[in-house]
Amino acid sequence: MSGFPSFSYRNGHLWAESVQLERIALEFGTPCYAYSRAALTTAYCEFDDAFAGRDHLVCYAVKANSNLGILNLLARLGSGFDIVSGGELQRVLKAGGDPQKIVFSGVGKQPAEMKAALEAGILCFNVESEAELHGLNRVAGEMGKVAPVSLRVNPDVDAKTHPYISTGLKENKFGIPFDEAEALYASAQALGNVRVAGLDCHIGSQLTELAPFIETCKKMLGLLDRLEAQGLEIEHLDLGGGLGIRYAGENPPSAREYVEALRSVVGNRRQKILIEPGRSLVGNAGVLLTTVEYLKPTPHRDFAIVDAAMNDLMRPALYKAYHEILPVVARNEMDAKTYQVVGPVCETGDFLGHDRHLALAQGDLLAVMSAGAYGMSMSSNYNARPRAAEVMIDGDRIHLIRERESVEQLMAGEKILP
Ligand SMILES: Cc1ncc(COP(=O)(O)O)c(C=O)c1O
Ligand SMILES: N[C@@H](CCCC[NH3+])C(=O)O
Repeated sequence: MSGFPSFSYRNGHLWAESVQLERIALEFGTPCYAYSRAALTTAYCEFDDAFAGRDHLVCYAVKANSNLGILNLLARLGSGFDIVSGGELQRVLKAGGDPQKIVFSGVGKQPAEMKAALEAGILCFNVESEAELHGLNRVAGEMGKVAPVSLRVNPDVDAKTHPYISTGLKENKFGIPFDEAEALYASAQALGNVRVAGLDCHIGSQLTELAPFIETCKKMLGLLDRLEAQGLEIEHLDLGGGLGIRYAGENPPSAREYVEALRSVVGNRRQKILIEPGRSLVGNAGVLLTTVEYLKPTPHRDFAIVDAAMNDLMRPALYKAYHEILPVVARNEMDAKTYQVVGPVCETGDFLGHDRHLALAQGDLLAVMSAGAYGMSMSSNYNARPRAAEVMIDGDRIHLIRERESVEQLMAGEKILP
């Protein structure tokens, strides 16, 4: 339990803030994502406070969880946002985010998305290729605007994470090859409708060591020196996101340790520091609540079939990711068995946890832990399953921040041939 300070057992019941989690299931049904407002606030403030006295901006990576309630909460705390699509831009604006605190990353920005971001007046485009730079210059020119840009540079540093979420190796699709960055900055300066504003990188996600961040930061500072020597005015250094969280045995640095390490490498340079944390802000602030539908003993394995599935939380199926699974009301450990916790979807890869030691009965509630990041935001309607509800725990109150989808909503917009 030590990895989930916001969720704890009291008298055998799992609580967050002043809410016993079975109350959520009773009021809103399952599967249901539940987030703790206090946990989110604490996580944001830990990053922000660690930067005290230094010009900085924490840009929450919206992809981790784009619920409007969460975005609004972060906007009210003063957060900026890292977006990767026009859809995320619309969400941030609707949630009351400040356009002047938005950075726009992603390798495939479309002209319409660039246009929307220019209209909104975002802080910076993190440009990932020469072709994109020219496309942005053209779109901005047509609008009579000048687009602020950083080049996202690929520093070729091994983030030592799952290969699917490593982004800073030279073989990855992300960023501009390190050795080409200076030349591209020089050509950016010559374009009429872009303005060089910053320098950007992001090497991957779920990093549990400081070393790759430090190595990257040092490489970026070397590049920054060379760019300044060429006369470029770099206003900010965006060091990306990627700080990992504890799912099971990991022991990642805290937000404070991470920020302090970055601060000490950057020293007293005049540039504003931007970071783009996603998972570390929301991951351990959320759980996925699910009900045991059936227990199915077989001669080989015991299955607990639950009402959440890979469409609700695809991380186990996609990355073989481990999420702790805890009973919402503890039973006698003496009755525990080894279960395969699986969903109703027609795929053998549809599991939430393998070989879990649990004491279970039909109808029991389970909490899939550390599900606040890349849970709901990666969910789908596979098997025509409506998306789960989402609630925000706030002291002793439970706010519904997204209703459970209906099957009618799923079918809206589809047409039968005349
Ligand atoms: C450009 C960019 N910034 C920030 C993030 C956020 O990463 P994390 O959720 O690991 O902090 C990502 C995802 O890896 C990303 O691609
Ligand atoms: N979806 C990944 C993280 C991807 C990070 C985005 N660049 C996960 O669930 O761990």
